[in-house]
Order: sequence, then structure tokens, then C-alpha cells
Amino acid sequence: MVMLLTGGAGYIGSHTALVLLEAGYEVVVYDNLSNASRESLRRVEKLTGRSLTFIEADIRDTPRLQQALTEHQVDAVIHFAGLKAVGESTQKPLAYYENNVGGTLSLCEAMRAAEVRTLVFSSSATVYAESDDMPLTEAAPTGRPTNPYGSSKLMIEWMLQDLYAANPDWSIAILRYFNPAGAHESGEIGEDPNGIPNNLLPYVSQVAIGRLPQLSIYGDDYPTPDGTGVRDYIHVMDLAEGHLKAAHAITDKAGLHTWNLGAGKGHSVLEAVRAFERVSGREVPYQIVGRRPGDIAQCWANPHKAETELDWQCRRTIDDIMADAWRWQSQNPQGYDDSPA
Ligand SMILES: NC(=O)c1ccc[n+]([C@@H]2O[C@H](COP(=O)([O-])OP(=O)(O)OC[C@H]3O[C@@H](n4cnc5c(N)ncnc54)[C@H](O)[C@@H]3O)[C@@H](O)[C@H]2O)c1
Ligand SMILES: O=c1ccn([C@@H]2O[C@H](COP(=O)(O)OP(=O)(O)O[C@H]3O[C@H](CO)[C@H](O)[C@H](O)[C@H]3O)[C@@H](O)[C@H]2O)c(=O)[nH]1
Repeated sequence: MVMLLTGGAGYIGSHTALVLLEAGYEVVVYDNLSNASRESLRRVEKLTGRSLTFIEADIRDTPRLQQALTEHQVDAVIHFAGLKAVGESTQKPLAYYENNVGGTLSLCEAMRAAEVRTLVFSSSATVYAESDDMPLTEAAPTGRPTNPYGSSKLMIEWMLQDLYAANPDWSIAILRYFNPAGAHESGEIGEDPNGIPNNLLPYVSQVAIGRLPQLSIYGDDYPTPDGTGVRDYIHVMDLAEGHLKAAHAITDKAGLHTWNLGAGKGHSVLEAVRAFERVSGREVPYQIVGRRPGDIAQCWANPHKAETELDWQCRRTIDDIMADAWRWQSQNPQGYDDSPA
């Protein structure tokens, strides 16, 4: 089986490439390297002892994508490529619609032309409407996202639903990720954000290593047990294994499925910081500041549907997430920039 991973050089894509190679799949990574380094894939090859095909190109280049699908006799696509910075999306909404929605449209056109009809898509829990009713099942209502990034994910979900309604011979999995975090247990691959991180875990890790002076905790007056925001942190390797299971489940079986990929447990920002301090032995200085616009109080998954339908389970704990995030950060203080060119 040949899998093409758009955005496969990025954070979640590189971990998924590793899991697929270990499971015996052939992997083609198609990435424009706008937010990734070629080094991540070199390390995936080193860790697995297997080689993959890398194509440096843009998903908006439909003919190039169609050629890649045909030339490599691709069986299925896992579609990670896209822009993902929530704050930036409010400044550059058109770039987000162009890359994410336009890029997915281009991908679907290339797949149709190349007669590849099996697609796994990276969606997000951000599509759910804000709710006091936790955990969220896939049947929970979707909302009006508070930023263009979230809107782009919901628009893509609608596009895929319409595509499937018109072409019921397609096999589509929409995976709604909760909060991916951590790194491969070797510490060789991990999350390497450009500039100042937006997300909690990379920020905490960079404070612990001394690249940033202190963490700002966005609000301690939410209606949660300690007042800080509660999220469902899922280990990136559990998430990667979820893609393997989803791709396997939909291959040769037409249908459209939506699955939550989360651990099914909420942790507050303060709990996450304490867990990180405990496993790393490093102090993480922080200050409480005002709420971040667009943030919600709490969000965690009911992962039962994925567990039963995919025979998948999160095996790693919050302490594993923190230990692996710290191993990656401490072994690679500047991320992939530490590597020789
Ligand atoms: N990390 C999270 O918290 C999170 C949560 C929910 C959903 N997601 C989604 O999962 C997917 C992967 O996220 P990630 O954290 O690995 O992000 P990432 O930025 O590390 O990976 C995305 C990859 O896509 C590539 N890319 C971007 N635009 C492209 C284009 N036009 N053509 C070709 N390649 C392009 C980038 O170079 C990068 O390698 C994204 O779609 C993201 O929106 C991420
Ligand atoms: O420097 C920081 C960064 C984050 N937080 C807090 O930590 C929690 C997690 O924040 P993240 O930015 O790591 O994650 P979000 O839950 O805001 O968003 C993430 O998960 C969403 C789905 O739930 C979307 O997919 C989105 O793209 C992805 O970034 C929130 O309570 C946030 O307020 C801080 O206190 N300080």
C-alpha cells in the first residue's frame, strides 16, 4: 500500500510517516516546507531504517499533485497540509482560505483525476460549538468558529461531505484532533514551531530550556476547578497510530466517517505545567495574565467511537507527553536548526 501524506514533513505528519513505515506501508511525502524542515524526514528514515519518497511541492499545484498520485501509484492520501496559526489567521484570512480550503479543493480535484478516492483529513475540535456539556461526541453541534483557521476546517468538512454525497464511492475519514502534544519517545523528532510558539506545550518547553523567560497563563478566572483552561492533550504518537487505524478502516470500504481523536481527559493549564515540572525536574516560571481572545474554558473528547470502530486507544499518559516533549526539547534546544545542513 502506498500512502501520500500532504504536509508529511510537519509535526503530526512526520510522526505518522514513522508509524506507517513501521507498519510496512510505502510513504510519499508531499510538502512545500513552508512550516517544516527536510531534517524531520531524514530522522524518520534513520529511526525506521526505511526510506520514503519526498516531493517538495505545493498542494495548490493540481497538475503536480495529480502527477505524484499517478506516478507513485498512490492508494490513499492523508491530508495534513495547511496553515494552523489561529492568531495569524485573523490577520491573514485569505491566506488561510486559499491554503486550507483552496488547497483541499485542489487535492480533491487531483485525486479525482488520478482515481484515488481514499482520503483521511486532519480536522480539529475547534469545529465544535462552545459548550458546557463535556465530553464532546462527534454528534455535538458544530459552531461558528471564532477565527478563520477554524472556519477553514469546518468549510473543508462541508466540502468533503458534499463530495461524498455526490460520489458515494469515495472513502473519507474526518479526524477531529483535540490537543496534540509530546514527541516520539526517542526525542529525535518533535514539534519545531517557527518563532514564538502559540501552543502551550512548545511554549512551556522553551521556557524550561531557557529560550523564553516565562510562561503567560491566559486567565485563571474560567469556570474550571483551578480557573485555568482545560484541554484534552493527546500524545502525538497515539494520534499517529489513530491515522494508521483510520486509513486501514476505510481502505476498500466506501463511506464517510468522523472520528474524535482525543485522550478523553481534561487537564488544566496549571496541571499541565506541574506535570511538566515533575517529569523534567525543571521549574517553569509563569505569570497569570488576561484571557486570550477566542479561547474557551474547557474542551475534551469522548473518544468512544474511534475506540470501538477503529480498535484504537490512547496508550500514553499526560506524564508521557511531558517526558517526551522534554526529551525532544532538551536534545534539540533549537529544534531541527541544531542539525548540520
Ligand atoms: N497541531 C495541532 O494542534 C492541530 C490540531 C488540530 C488540527 N491540526 C491540523 O493537523 C494538520 C497538521 O498539523 P501540524 O501540527 O503537523 O502542522 P505543521 O505546520 O507542522 O504541518 C503542516 C505541514 O503542511 C505543510 N504545508 C502547508 N501548506 C502547504 C501547501 N500549500 N502545500 C504543501 N504543503 C504545505 C507545511 O510545510 C507543514 O509541513 C494541519 O492541517 C492542522 O491544521 C493540528
Ligand atoms: O502561552 C500559552 C499558550 C496556551 N495557554 C493556554 O493553554 C491551553 C491550550 O492552548 P493551546 O494554544 O495549546 O491550544 P488551543 O486549545 O487553544 O488550540 C489547539 O487546539 C484546538 C482544538 O481544540 C485547535 O485545533 C487549535 O488549532 C490548536 O492550536 C489554553 O487554555 C490556553 O489559554 C496559555 O495559558 N499560555
